[in-house]
Amino acid sequence: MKEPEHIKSWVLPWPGLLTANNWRTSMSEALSEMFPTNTVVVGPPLPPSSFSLTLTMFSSFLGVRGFWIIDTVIRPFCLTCWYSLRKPWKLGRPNPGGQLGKAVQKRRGVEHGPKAIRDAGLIERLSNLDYPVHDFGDLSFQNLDKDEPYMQVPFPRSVGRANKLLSEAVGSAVASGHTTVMLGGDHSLAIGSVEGHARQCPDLCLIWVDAHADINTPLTSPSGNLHGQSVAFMLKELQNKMPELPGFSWVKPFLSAKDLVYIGLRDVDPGEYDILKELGIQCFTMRDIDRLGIQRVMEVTLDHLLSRKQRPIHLSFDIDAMDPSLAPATGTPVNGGLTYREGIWITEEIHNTGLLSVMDLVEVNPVLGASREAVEVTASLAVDIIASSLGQSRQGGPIAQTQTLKDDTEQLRL
Ligand SMILES: NC(=[NH2+])NCCC[C@H](N)C(=O)O
Repeated sequence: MKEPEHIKSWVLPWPGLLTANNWRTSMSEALSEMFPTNTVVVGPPLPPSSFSLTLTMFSSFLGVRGFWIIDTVIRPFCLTCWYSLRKPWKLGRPNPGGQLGKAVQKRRGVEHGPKAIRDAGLIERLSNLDYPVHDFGDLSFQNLDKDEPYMQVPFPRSVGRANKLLSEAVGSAVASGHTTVMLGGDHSLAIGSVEGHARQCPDLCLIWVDAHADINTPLTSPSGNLHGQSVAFMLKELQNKMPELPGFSWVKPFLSAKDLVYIGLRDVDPGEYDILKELGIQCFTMRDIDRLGIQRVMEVTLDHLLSRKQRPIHLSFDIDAMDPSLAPATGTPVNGGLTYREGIWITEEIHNTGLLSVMDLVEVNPVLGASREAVEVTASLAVDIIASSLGQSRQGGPIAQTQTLKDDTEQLRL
């Protein structure tokens, strides 16, 4: 949903901040005080209804922070209308979850991830964190009938189009001042999510927590799968290594290699290794985590990204970063992953910066769980990761700034 230009012009590219002193601003402030909406859950698929269009237009007339807030105001009266609108909006083929899972990977089922995560109690959990939570439902993705593979990349046009839709949804949510959570789906969705975020916050930095680097180009990819290539679409430094993939002409590289940090890597393809080395990207593999400890890894990560200036963080969290014993229901599990406590440490530290602006939680695949329990364990881990990123703490209250090793030792002595 594209935001009319004049709205963007008075919304600072920073979540939650407004500028300009006109009647529109005060109106929007009054409304957002009454109906503050800090967290948006965007998950494929969101109903592309004429209803939301009307809301967008109405909200732009009022000058509210995008249509999301006016949506909050109106929606309680329109709940049935909203949800009943959803049914006839199955676009294309009769699969309401969209078909991105099928399109991107040979192993299907990842399109059911958002439902599994919601069923595991995401919204309730976030509501307990003093966040007014707003679930915008699912985006409806459509598989194009004519979508021949490009080189060995399957369904490029469908995936490109789905990402464009997602980019617009995330961009709108961010422009409206919301902290946004994108539920996948597979990791190719990060292209749209990070791109939409970067349009609003061009100076963002990206923390990619994953077993895989997902930085193959279509030329280096051993599988052709786009979920293993997302980062390559983003990086300015790879611009001339990327062939023109049909469906992706709208993505212009927007991120510098220095603004990206990987955590949790343990399955890196040879072509990816070369790219990471050549571009000097800051990576913490599982080996580095073993060596340094997760606390030091996070210290260096945040220092690397934020020491020059404070800026919005995009966290792209692939559930396969976690050890498969904790997250078995995923498409490309790799042994030797993050422990529960390491995963939660990462998210707590990111939350502590106060700079988390958008997060993705991807690759929960309910179809690939060996049992119902396996699916539930994975989905509830995803809920824990999201909740912790958004402020759930293990000590029942705000966490004090992380102490340095020296302080820790001094405190121990006391
Ligand atoms: N998001 C993921 N699960 N990525 C897995 C990628 C696996 C492999 N490196 C590939 O490019 O095909």
